[in-house]
Amino acid sequence: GAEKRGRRRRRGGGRLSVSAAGRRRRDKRAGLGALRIWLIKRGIDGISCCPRLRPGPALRSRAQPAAPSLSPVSCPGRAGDAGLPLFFNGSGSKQLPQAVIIGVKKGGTRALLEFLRVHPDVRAVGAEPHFFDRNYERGLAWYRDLMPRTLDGQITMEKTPSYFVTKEAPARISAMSKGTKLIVVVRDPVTRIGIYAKHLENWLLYFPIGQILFVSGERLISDPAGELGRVQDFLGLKRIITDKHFYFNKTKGFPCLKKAEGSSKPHCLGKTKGRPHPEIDQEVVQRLRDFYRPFNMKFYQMTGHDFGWD
Ligand SMILES: Nc1ncnc2c1ncn2[C@@H]1O[C@H](COP(=O)(O)OS(=O)(=O)O)[C@@H](OP(=O)(O)O)[C@H]1O
Repeated sequence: GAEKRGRRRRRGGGRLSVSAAGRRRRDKRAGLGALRIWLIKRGIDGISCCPRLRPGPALRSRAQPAAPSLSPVSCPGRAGDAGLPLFFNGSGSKQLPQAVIIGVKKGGTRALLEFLRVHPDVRAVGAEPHFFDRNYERGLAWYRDLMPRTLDGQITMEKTPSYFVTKEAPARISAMSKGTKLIVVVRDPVTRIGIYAKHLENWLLYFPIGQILFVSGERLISDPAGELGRVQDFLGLKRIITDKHFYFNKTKGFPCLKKAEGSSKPHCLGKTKGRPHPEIDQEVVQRLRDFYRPFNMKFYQMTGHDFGWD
């Protein structure tokens, strides 16, 4: 590099010759300057109020080392609020989630999120952020920075199924926003083990029951469009995801999407979803049924919904 620079200097007769790339950079700066003058003349200092590249919160490097992201700079409210054209706002801004899939582990949470992402008004993080259980000390700015950009009217979502059994999660989510909508995918506890009523009590200390939607893990497999209809209503979304979006893949043994988000190809969940389950002795299954029955009854009573596990 140093040697090349020296050669360039020599060829330029002592003066630095301007490379094509350098010229392009200079022209771009000049262009931005002209744009700033144009905006200031019109009373809009848009450049100080629109997303731009800058180092994000200190912890970004530990969070998602993958792609560097744009973060909004001192914008009051959302993109578009300042009356700026959308192209100028870098296609929206990052928001804290308004809805979170909080559980349960192995309930079908990935399927639900993948299906919901088909909706044009839903934007979601792919990976599980684990903010309210493992990463809380990193702060809300770190959390928000993980979120995809959204435009007005779009909902930001994430799923981390371990939140449901995390003692601190209800208080923490409520501190972020009391209005956060919560979704729990539940599945026969004989299949995945767990006492839902016990954990739900913690959530009800912070959220009214009407702010929590319980999705049946079994129906999400037998009638995905039906369950997605309930979820869209709960989120206040237009019912866009319907039967037409699904097909039953015989090899996989599960419903799959005819077209995944941002693709025209059919999409089933990966190998870790829908694993073969071992045969369990019928006597053991019966004992598990008997053990869970009273807890299930309590859960049905609390939610006002009979999940038909008995
Ligand atoms: N459409 C579709 N395709 C594949 N799998 C489906 C689907 N719908 C629901 N399921 C069930 O989802 C179970 C995995 O649940 P989660 O995604 O919540 O698991 S995790 O806690 O995030 O690991 C997974 O559990 P296992 O069968 O035990 O693998 C599936 O039964």
